[in-house]
Amino acid sequence: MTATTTSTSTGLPLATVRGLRVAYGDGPLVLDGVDLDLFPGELVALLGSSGSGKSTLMKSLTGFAPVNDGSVRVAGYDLTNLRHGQVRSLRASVGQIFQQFNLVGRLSVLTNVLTGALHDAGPINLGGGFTSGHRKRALELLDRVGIAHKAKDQARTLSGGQQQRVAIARALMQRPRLVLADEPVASLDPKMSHSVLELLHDIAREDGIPVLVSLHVLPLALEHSDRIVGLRHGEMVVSAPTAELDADKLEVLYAGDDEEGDDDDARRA
Ligand SMILES: Nc1ncnc2c1ncn2[C@@H]1O[C@H](COP(=O)(O)OP(=O)(O)OP(=O)(O)O)[C@@H](O)[C@H]1O
Repeated sequence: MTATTTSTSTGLPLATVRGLRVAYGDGPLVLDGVDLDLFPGELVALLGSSGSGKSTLMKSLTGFAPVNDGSVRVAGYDLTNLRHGQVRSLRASVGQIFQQFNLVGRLSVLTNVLTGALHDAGPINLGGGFTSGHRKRALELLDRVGIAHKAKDQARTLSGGQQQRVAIARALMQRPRLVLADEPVASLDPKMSHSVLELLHDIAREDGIPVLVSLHVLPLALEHSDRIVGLRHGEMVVSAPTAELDADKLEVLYAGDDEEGDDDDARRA
């Protein structure tokens, strides 16, 4: 099944995927002919049941997935034909946010944010080497995500929602041209989930960059995204502006997955 790609955005896409096929080693195809465009300023929710290929699609946008066929272009880079030295530049231009935050817990919040600038800070150690400009920007970003008052605290002392805000500030420190967030709210309570997604949506709009967010909870996707794309067994079977979708129309992504209904309840929560 092929989804029609429509978008609420205008202008050129920052990322373009065409006919992408991915298999790990000798295994089966986990992405089978995927097309995707990501436009500046939009938050796109990526849905699909467990194993449908969401993380693999995210990895393909940073060159971490084994591409069998098709093309992937991100911020002007052709990922199926990267020249020597381009991998580092590409990854520096993509901010990544993860379910488990991936902070260094014993380091301060400020230092964690500063690590986002490592790619342009030259040979340094974490105790020094960052410029006053780096520190000023890191503090501004902590202020933007609402936790400047925690700058000196050890990252591990913060709540989950606060830690995810640190991770977002760290990603912004890279001055990313694209942000990928792989299940960024899966470890957070509903209130925190809404506020983190609101923050990511604001970043997309204010910074004019695409933000791709994989999610498991349909109401969160419907409330916080501009567009929804959905994978089913490695094929993109949904791609439409969020305003044209509802939970029933998204059932095609999950039909027949869970006879017990537990996952179904969680998705609709
Ligand atoms: N490194 C790998 N080596 C082999 N197979 C892999 C690897 N990574 C993922 N897969 C397989 O690829 C398929 C898609 O996995 P992927 O993690 O992309 O799905 P997903 O939609 O992100 O799942 P989830 O929602 O559970 O995180 C699965 O069958 C998985 O087992």
